[in-house]
Amino acid sequence: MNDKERVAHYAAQRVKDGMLVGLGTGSTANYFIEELARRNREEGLRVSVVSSSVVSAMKAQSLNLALVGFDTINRLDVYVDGADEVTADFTLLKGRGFDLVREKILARAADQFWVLIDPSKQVDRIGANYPIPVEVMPFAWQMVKRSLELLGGRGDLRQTTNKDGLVMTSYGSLVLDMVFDAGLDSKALNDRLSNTPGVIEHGIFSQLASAVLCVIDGQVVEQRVK
Ligand SMILES: O=C(CO)[C@H](O)[C@H](O)COP(=O)(O)O
Repeated sequence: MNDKERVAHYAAQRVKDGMLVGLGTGSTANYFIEELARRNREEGLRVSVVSSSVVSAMKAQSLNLALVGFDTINRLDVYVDGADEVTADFTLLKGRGFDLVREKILARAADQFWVLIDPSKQVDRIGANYPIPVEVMPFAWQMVKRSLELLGGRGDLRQTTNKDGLVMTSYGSLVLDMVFDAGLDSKALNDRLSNTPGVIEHGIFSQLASAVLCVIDGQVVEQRVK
């Protein structure tokens, strides 16, 4: 079992009967969905799930998890997802799967948000390893990009893996991947990105995690945030 699988299984064991569970997106989230589905099937765990992306929704449905519509709920018990970067103050960078707005809505609406990582995700500053994904209204992307350049950012629209098209979120928006100076801290960047008109959402998740679960030397170590 690899580290992602190990931490995902650990998290799935903590889900209780009857919970409404938010499903994240990515390889760690996929392991979690699979183990949750196994418990549902073999242990009669009666959970319902809501998904942060079309791809996770399809996976959940294919595994016979009871999927509820995003627009039919106003809260959930727990949201479980991976992250690309986590700092010592539990600020996260997310969004390689690019459905940022849905991920952040679920993280905020959940009573608890469990973040599943391995040590490679721990960083000194947000943006250390990845650009900041910024979900933008398609008609405004050029003006948003210029606003972000005036903040010191550099970057461009995210392309599909084959570089033959642009990535589009399930909400129909485009994604700018922006690199900012190391001097701009994540709190300042978070505020500035959130205050830029045309930005729908961005990948800095500040003060949203309730627990970070990290595999260290094969053991899951939990850090409770709130
Ligand atoms: O934020 C995300 C998707 O938008 C993912 O949680 C993040 O990219 C981590 O992915 P993985 O579990 O595959 O390492």
